[in-house]
Amino acid sequence: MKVHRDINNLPAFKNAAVTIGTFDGVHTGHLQVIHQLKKEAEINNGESVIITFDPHPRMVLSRNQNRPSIQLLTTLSEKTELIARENVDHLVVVPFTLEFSNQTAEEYISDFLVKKFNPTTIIIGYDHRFGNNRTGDYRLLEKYQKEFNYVVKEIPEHVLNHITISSTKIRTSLQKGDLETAKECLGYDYFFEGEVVDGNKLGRTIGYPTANLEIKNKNKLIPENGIYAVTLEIGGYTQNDGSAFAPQSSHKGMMSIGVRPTIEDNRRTIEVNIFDFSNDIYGKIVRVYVKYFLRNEEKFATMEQLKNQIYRDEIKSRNLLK
Ligand SMILES: Cc1cc2nc3c(=O)[nH]c(=O)nc-3n(C[C@H](O)[C@H](O)[C@H](O)COP(=O)(O)O)c2cc1C
Ligand SMILES: Nc1ncnc2c1ncn2[C@@H]1O[C@H](COP(=O)(O)OP(=O)(O)O)[C@@H](O)[C@H]1O
Repeated sequence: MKVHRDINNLPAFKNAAVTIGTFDGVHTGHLQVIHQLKKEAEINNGESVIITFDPHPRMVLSRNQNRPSIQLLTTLSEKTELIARENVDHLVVVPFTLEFSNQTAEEYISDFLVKKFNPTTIIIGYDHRFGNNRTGDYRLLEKYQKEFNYVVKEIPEHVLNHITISSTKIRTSLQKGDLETAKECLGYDYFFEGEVVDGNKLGRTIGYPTANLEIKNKNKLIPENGIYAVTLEIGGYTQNDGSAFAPQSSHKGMMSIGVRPTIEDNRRTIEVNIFDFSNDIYGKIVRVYVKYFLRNEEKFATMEQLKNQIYRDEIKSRNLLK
């Protein structure tokens, strides 16, 4: 898959089948659209093209500055990785700016879609809106089919409902530790990445060193506080803009997300104890696959009691991850 980030420097696409969307999470609902896109491209012996926006349009258009920042299931690089797995030919990442959003719907069709992609087929949700004040829709695209020599195809309501329901379901499931439902909708184990940073150096004193993870992307959704059994990969980014994670080794472990009431730290931390492992990995990137929710975090009277509980967590995790 080729990824394009400069929309003024795009190749000439061949008989392109094009679809437009945010594809947050690239979940099973999105895969239906991607499969339809690939089928259309095949029929016309052409290339499949996904157009997506970065940052998320809602981050640019949202007027209320006090609104909590949106929680996304995937960062751009994760989304890119997941779409690449589907063997789409091109992913075009359009920098979403106010200027871009202010194009009229007609300009969006003629200057953006037609001029830059020369599409054979455009696949679009029945309720998709574009252009300033959201005046462009499926009907308008239909109106210009002949003039610009493309065919527009609709993603029907039931498919889109499924996509919306899936996204919401995944978010709420992750926010209450229901990983089974999240996985069912996503089609994969939810994952996130963080850099290993310094903690309080207490972990090693109770026999459970924990790599403390700092999440760079503030919009990435982090699951509900609690203790989890996880698998993880240790690695790094191939580019220093935080894109393209490259794993170097895979491991099993357990994770604590929360405020650690026992040590009254109050900051929210994310930390993993890696099984059968003893290397120094400060500064490395860890990708955690969140597998099983074990329990809520608890306040223990002593560190000894906490240690005993973590031992029980380890036994349980090792069993679940077998
Ligand atoms: C599997 C696991 C379970 C944990 N459960 C709790 C808990 O229930 N309550 C709590 O206060 N801290 C819990 N912790 C966090 C520990 O308090 C923390 O790892 C320890 O204080 C070391 O912190 P440090 O890495 O900053 O040195 C847990 C950690 C792990 C790895
Ligand atoms: N099994 C392990 N799991 C997690 N981290 C480990 C492990 N073995 C060694 N380490 C290293 O030890 C560090 C964690 O030790 P810890 O005493 O908890 O210190 P900190 O409070 O800085 O996290 C990790 O960042 C990592 O570099």
